[in-house]
Amino acid sequence: MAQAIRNWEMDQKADLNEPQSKPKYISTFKALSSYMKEHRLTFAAFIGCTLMAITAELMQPYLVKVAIDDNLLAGVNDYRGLLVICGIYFVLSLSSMFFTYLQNNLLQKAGQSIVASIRKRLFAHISKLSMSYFDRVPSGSLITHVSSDTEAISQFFNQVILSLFRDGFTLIFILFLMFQLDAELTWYCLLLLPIIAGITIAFRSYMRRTYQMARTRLSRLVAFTAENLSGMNLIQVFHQQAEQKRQFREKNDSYFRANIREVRTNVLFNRSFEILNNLAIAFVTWLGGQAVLGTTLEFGVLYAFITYIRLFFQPINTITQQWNTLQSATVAINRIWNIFAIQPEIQDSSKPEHLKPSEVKGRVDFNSVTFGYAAGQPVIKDLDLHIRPGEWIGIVGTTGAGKSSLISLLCRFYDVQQGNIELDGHDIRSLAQADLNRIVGLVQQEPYLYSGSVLDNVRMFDETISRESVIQACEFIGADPLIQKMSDGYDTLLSERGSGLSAGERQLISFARIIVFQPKILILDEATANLDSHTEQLIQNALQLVSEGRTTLVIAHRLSTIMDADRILVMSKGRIVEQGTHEHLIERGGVYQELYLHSQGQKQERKEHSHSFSHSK
Ligand SMILES: Nc1ncnc2c1ncn2[C@@H]1O[C@H](COP(=O)(O)OP(=O)(O)OP(=O)(O)O)[C@@H](O)[C@H]1O
Repeated sequence: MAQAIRNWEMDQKADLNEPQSKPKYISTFKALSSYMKEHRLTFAAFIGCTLMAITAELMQPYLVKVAIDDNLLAGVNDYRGLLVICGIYFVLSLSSMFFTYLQNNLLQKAGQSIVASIRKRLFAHISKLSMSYFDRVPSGSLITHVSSDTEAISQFFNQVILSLFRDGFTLIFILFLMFQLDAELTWYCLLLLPIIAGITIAFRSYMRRTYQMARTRLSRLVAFTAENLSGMNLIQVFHQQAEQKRQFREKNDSYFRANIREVRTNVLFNRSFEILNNLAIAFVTWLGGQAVLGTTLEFGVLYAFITYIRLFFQPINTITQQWNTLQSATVAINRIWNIFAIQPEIQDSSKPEHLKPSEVKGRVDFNSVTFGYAAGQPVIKDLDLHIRPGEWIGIVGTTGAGKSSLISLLCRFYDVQQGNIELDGHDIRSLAQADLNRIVGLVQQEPYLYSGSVLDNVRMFDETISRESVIQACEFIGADPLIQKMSDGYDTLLSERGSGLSAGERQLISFARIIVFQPKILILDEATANLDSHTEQLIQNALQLVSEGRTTLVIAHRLSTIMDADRILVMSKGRIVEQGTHEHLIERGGVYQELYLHSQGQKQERKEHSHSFSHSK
């Protein structure tokens, strides 16, 4: 969690410092068009419904014009005709409602399914990327891409596309009807267009700046809050509450001011538009009114004109408001497509070799392997290591010696830069990754448990593995009694990362996974957490059981774990500096003996400490 928050903060800071690149609108539409093609029928139906809804809506003022000019003012006293017009008016408003409903539903359906498939593809693509990508890119920013960036695309459909079609068509229709009614009056009204454009352009850039300022200040406020929450213990220990409160107040006030400015600008823009609208109506009433008095214009036409002028401004206002949404959607799409463009560094060759896990013997050879995370900085240096099938290898060494890097190479999270790694004589780069993953099983220092039941965590959500096999595996390694004690046994739901379980319980569940999946090569990055002696014994027994018949590599932080190993490797600065059995290495009197004596000393100290503690009690 703390890591996630830190990553997220990094992203926020990066966002704040990142220069705002120019959105690429054309490539955005191109990117989406291939998805939109799949839904072309739905989009065609959406456009059809939009046209129907607009026609039904805009015909209403025209009907009133007909009622006024051809009926009320014509002195025909046609009650039946009036009733028919009212009936049609009612049917038109029902149709407008019906087609608007359909139009929204169709667009939502197409838009949401496009967003859902982009999200699905993005998640699948990210999960194929290599570990080096995850080293470079903080997980927080990936979470943002999967959640908020795809949400921005969703808004693109719900708001931008909807407005472009609905409001765009409405404007064209209104203009058409106005020209039909009175071309001269329409030309006079169009004189207002440059003023509308001027106001819109002036406000638009100002509104964008106020919007961005409010967003940036909100990001700062949220990042500051997250940082404080994750480091609350330090703040309290160092009595920094007052200073943090001051900083929070400052950021909060600054966000408040930016928000007020944004709201004010919005209100001012909308009101200016309204004033302009009223001005246009007054203008038309004055011009048209004179024409009506001079009997060159029918009264109904003036009525319809005034109604259309009122309707004319609203779509312009709505379209201009879509600018921000269009910009954020464009930026989001560019970001997502940039991820799609990244190719996994570790990929299967064009003709990968296939190895059946059941036929694997478990021989592993590191041949003159050199590897580094950054160019020119090797962390594994010209390393040779040959492991017999079924051999149990313990790996020890100081922090940063390269132990975890060595096993990351065997799992092919990264590729070696020099030399090669062979499994039963096959270079692991030539093997299908899916096969390698089935052959090499990894139990990490912090076994990762997912939100879900114990059962699903053991079988990794693979429904083809039966409940019975899971129970058998847990019984085999001695985890069954622990699981039975849980509230719902094997169906107990675990929260994210298995919080609520002890480190030992999490280890045992991950051992059960190994039994279920039966990898031929087992790698165990032993947890450093202090376990109580009972759990330690349980884990020790489980380890013995799972390692049986498998080539096993254990990175040990407590030497007691690997004292019985067939061979112990001592690593330092990316090289194996000593190797042999425990007895052999102790006799040799080198680094291992030092580590051993050190660990014995620590044990003794701990014993004495707990002894004196119990006496003092
Ligand atoms: N993902 C990574 N990106 C860059 N450098 C890394 C990465 N992982 C490890 N390193 C560096 O590589 C070196 C070897 O690290 P490694 O984790 O393999 O050591 P280790 O022996 O397993 O250490 P520890 O016992 O502390 O886990 C260290 O200097 C470390 O900082």
